[in-house]
Amino acid sequence: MPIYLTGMPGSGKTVLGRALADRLGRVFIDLDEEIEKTSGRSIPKIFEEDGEDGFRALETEALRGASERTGAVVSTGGGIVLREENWRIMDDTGLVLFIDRPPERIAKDVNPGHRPLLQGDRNKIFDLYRARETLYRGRCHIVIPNAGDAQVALETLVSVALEHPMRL
Ligand SMILES: Nc1ncnc2c1ncn2[C@@H]1O[C@H](COP(=O)(O)OP(=O)(O)OP(=O)(O)O)[C@@H](O)[C@H]1O
Ligand SMILES: O=C(O)C1=C[C@@H](O)[C@@H](O)[C@H](O)C1
Ligand SMILES: [Mg+2]
Repeated sequence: MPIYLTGMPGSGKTVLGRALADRLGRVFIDLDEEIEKTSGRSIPKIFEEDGEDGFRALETEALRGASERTGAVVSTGGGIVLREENWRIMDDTGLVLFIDRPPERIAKDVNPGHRPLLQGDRNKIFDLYRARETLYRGRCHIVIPNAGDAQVALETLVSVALEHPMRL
């Protein structure tokens, strides 16, 4: 069964997801990358041409595809938590882990220019966090703290994953 990593933009989903997949010998899927590959467009371009709703439809389609990849580690986009349908897919098919990195830490590192929802303003991270924290935290299966060393978060992920053996 897939492991889904959820969390804010810049919380470490891709970096940790790739490392977790390596450690477990599983396939790694980054949904944002899948969407860009399949559509042949960058995410900012999709937002520009199809609007956020258009992007969200492609995101659900990519999630559905990833949910069929047994044993994959799937890093989701930061907004996956916005659609009830996405929760249903993740809840029905896998283990949902919330990568919990404090917004203050994210705001320090993030490049707002590459993220349509931040509109060039890194402080929008705090608005997003306020709007989404309850969803991320309340609806995941397990919270993975990522407030300090990323290596520590990775070790937590590995042990949580091993406690929930994935069906092959
Ligand atoms: N605990 C940590 N300490 C220091 N840097 C970290 C930590 N966790 C993540 N990072 C760094 O934060 C940046 C964002 O990480 P990453 O790209 O994995 O986030 P993401 O959740 O995939 O974001 P998005 O998909 O929205 O771009 C990377 O440079 C990563 O190395
Ligand atoms: O937080 C969000 O809503 C987003 C996060 C990114 O991963 C991308 O999926 C896209 O930029 C939207
Ligand atoms: Mg990512």
